[in-house]
Amino acid sequence: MAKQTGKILVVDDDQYVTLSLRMLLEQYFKKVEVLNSPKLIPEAFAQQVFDVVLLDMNFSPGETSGKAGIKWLEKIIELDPNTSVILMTAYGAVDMAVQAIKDGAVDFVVKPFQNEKLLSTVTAGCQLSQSKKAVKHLRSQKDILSSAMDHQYANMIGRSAIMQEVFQTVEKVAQTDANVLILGENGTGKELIARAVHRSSARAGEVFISVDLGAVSETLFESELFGHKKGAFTDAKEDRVGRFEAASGGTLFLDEIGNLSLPLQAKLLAVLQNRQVVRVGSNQPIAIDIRLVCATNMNLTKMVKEGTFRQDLLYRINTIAVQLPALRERNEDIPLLAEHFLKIYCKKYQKPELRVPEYVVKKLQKYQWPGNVRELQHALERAVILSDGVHLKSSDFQFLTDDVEEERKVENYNLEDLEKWAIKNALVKHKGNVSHAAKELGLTRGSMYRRMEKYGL
Ligand SMILES: Nc1ncnc2c1ncn2[C@@H]1O[C@H](COP(=O)(O)OP(=O)(O)OP(=O)(O)O)[C@@H](O)[C@H]1O
Repeated sequence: MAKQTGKILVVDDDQYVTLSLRMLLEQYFKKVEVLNSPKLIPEAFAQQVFDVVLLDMNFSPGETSGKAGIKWLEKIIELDPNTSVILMTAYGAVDMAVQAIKDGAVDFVVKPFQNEKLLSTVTAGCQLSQSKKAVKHLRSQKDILSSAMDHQYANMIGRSAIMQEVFQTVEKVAQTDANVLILGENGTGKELIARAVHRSSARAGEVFISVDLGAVSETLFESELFGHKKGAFTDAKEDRVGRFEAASGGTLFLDEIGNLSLPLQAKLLAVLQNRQVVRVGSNQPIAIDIRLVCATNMNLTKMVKEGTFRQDLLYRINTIAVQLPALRERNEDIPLLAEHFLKIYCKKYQKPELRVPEYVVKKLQKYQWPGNVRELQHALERAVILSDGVHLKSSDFQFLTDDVEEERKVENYNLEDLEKWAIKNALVKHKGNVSHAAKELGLTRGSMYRRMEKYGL
């Protein structure tokens, strides 16, 4: 018969009992440890996890009250509530054993043991402990997942050659388990690409866990990523699974990796090298099996040269690097993206008839989009909300010049109108920065302000 995976701890001050139980249990279970003093229990739990503890009820010669057993039962439950404690009682002490069950033991066995009964009780205890752990793990995964599901992720749009190349790379790397580093300015779709890698990989049926490292405080980093044990620090009210453990079997997405301080980079590197985490407050390593995808808008190579990012960490995370282009570098995709977002927001705000005229699309294509696709998405949403016609106008987009003004440029040579037009456009170009706009117009800040007041700008 194949041995069961359970880990068993036997605690009895009688060496004859521990020896005979070890010999019996080792035939059926992968790991059996014995202790002849209960005082060693906390130390044993600090080293490893046990599924079952077989605990004697009395530890002093002549003692029969069972008080020591109850005390240690409570201690074990405190150390690990998932462990099944089975008490060993002398014949005739069944009342005491019943009390112990009320206090949290899962069962009891009466000395001298009947091997069959003992083995089936220990097997049931193991199964109970393992299913408790599985439920807990699933619950933590579910909590993390449901917060991640709040976002709706649209399909990726991009007909440009440069995006087609990105999609091809994603398809290729997704088949492997290689670590992927996604580079690109804010809002270029890095998270969307990370999800695409996951969806096209063999891990697609497992979880995708995303962590914004820019939003994780220095103090909570370890607990958030590696988990903690109850009582590890003041706010640790119960055991907590970290993101690495929760992502096990699936993909872990670490966004804004360039924001990590050097000490935290060292901690992350150690976990990636050893492929195991240790929860805060524990010293039991837990093996992890994840596909790692990282992203940043920072220039990590430059940071390595400046000494603010570890070279060894960069090597580890960028087996494959995917560079996402800025939206202005692929403005042929803007009409498609604008259509895509228009459809979403027309539906959301119940304005099904809205259209984006060709001339507005052209202007959208000329704009620089410092916030990339996210900025385009927000611009479309705002325009749909503001619009009260059938066609979106340039004026529905705060950053675009009004169409009427554009025509005046060629048809109206009134100097005052031209001046107003120039000032307004310079302000738009410099995103409202008066000093920069004034410099471009060759005006002092004072005369710029006077003119802005004059034209009501
Ligand atoms: N190619 C695309 N097709 C459709 N939507 C896109 C595309 N790229 C980005 N988006 C949308 O733009 C928004 C920003 O994308 P995402 O969050 O993936 O960018 P990011 O690069 O991870 O941003 P940040 O650097 O700020 O974390 C999202 O709402 C996403 O759905």
